[in-house]
Amino acid sequence: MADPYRILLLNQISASGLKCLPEARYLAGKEINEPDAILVRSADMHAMTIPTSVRAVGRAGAGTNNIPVKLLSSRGVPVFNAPGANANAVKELVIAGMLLAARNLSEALHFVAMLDPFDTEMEKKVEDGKRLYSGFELAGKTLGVVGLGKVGCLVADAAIKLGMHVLGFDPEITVDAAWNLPAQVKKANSVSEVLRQANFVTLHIPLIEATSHLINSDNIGSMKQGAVLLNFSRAGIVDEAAVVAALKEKRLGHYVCDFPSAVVNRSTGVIALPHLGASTREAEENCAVMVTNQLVDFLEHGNVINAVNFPNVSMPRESSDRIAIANANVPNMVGQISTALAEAKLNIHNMVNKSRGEMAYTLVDVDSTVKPSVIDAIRKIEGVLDVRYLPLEGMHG
Ligand SMILES: NC(=O)c1ccc[n+]([C@@H]2O[C@H](COP(=O)([O-])OP(=O)(O)OC[C@H]3O[C@@H](n4cnc5c(N)ncnc54)[C@H](O)[C@@H]3O)[C@@H](O)[C@H]2O)c1
Ligand SMILES: O=C(O)[C@H](O)COP(=O)(O)O
Repeated sequence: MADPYRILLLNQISASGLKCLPEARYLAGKEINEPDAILVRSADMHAMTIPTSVRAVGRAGAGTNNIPVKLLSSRGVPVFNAPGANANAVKELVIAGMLLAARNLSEALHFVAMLDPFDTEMEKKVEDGKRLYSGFELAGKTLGVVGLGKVGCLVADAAIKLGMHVLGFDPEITVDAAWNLPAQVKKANSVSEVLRQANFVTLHIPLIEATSHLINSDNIGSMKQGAVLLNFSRAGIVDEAAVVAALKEKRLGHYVCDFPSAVVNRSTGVIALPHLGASTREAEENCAVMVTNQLVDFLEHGNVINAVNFPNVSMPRESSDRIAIANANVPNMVGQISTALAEAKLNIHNMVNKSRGEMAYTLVDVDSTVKPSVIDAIRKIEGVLDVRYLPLEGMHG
């Protein structure tokens, strides 16, 4: 029997996801040497030396800024994530965040926690004190949503149902996302338009070079007086110093975020949660199951679904002998691969090749067993980043 696949776990992964790794074929744990794949949530992989044995990384969540995607791409290693699997959990926390800010709940809870429960005057103090925490309602207010992907669309929809006006900005919105948005969502043409018009602004975009400090001292001043900024995406998307300054000037009413830091903690008006967006039983299970199944399909069959750096490529298994090749997206790769197979007298049964940016990926099913020398010959072709032979046990007649 073949050796089991070795999966290194860098975070606690939901048990439902780990159940998708059949015990007979997989060994998963926190102390795995020479892993074939890594499963991770938010652990920072940038500083770690990733063993060359790693053929895939699975992120049980959405954001992949904790993973050195560029480095892994250069090795022909796909990075899978779980699009949408935790979006509902984030949506619900964003709604909670708007209510925390609008009704001054964080401050009000603090006020109550500070009361002496044995004080005979407590009731009077409550009735006298409550006016300090009087708030406003969400209905009729305008919510600006920056980023209309999996989370942003759900937030926009929920806000409409709460009676809010919604203004959305996403220069690269997908056709599917646009179809899923309620018709009442108005399109904004820039971040500044959203900042100028909204009472609440919520950010649902990845942290990449282009979005780093998207909200900064140059544009935060254009927000409405007393507006609420919500950041459940990543700390680095806002310039935290600019946010704290805007809170001090009362330009911003509240900053609600999922990312405590030395800059924002303890500043008046900051409501910081401990990165809880995806921390529900349902989201943790959804993410782990989705990404683990994708990882298994890749390791065993070479199929790629939901990798952030590879095209989606999957082909039904009709032959027992499959070769999976990750290569640079340059001319004549398929020609050279086909020649190597022809020279080895291997007949191609089925083949698919797709590209995405600088990366291309090829699956080839052949009609007979592939010798290691053929895999070596393909590996030596300039531009080939990784090649794997994936024989299907039990299909050889
Ligand atoms: N707090 C949490 O626990 C938690 C949970 C899930 C996701 N997140 C974060 O939220 C981000 C979004 O998650 P998602 O599942 O909606 O991702 P997604 O990929 O479905 O959506 C992201 C959207 O942002 C858009 N976008 C990119 N740059 C933009 C810009 N400059 N202006 C406007 N739109 C832009 C994209 O076109 C895309 O539609 C993730 O990348 C992650 O960092 C946090
Ligand atoms: O990008 C994500 O999916 C979230 O930030 C969740 O991160 P977590 O899996 O570490 O909770």
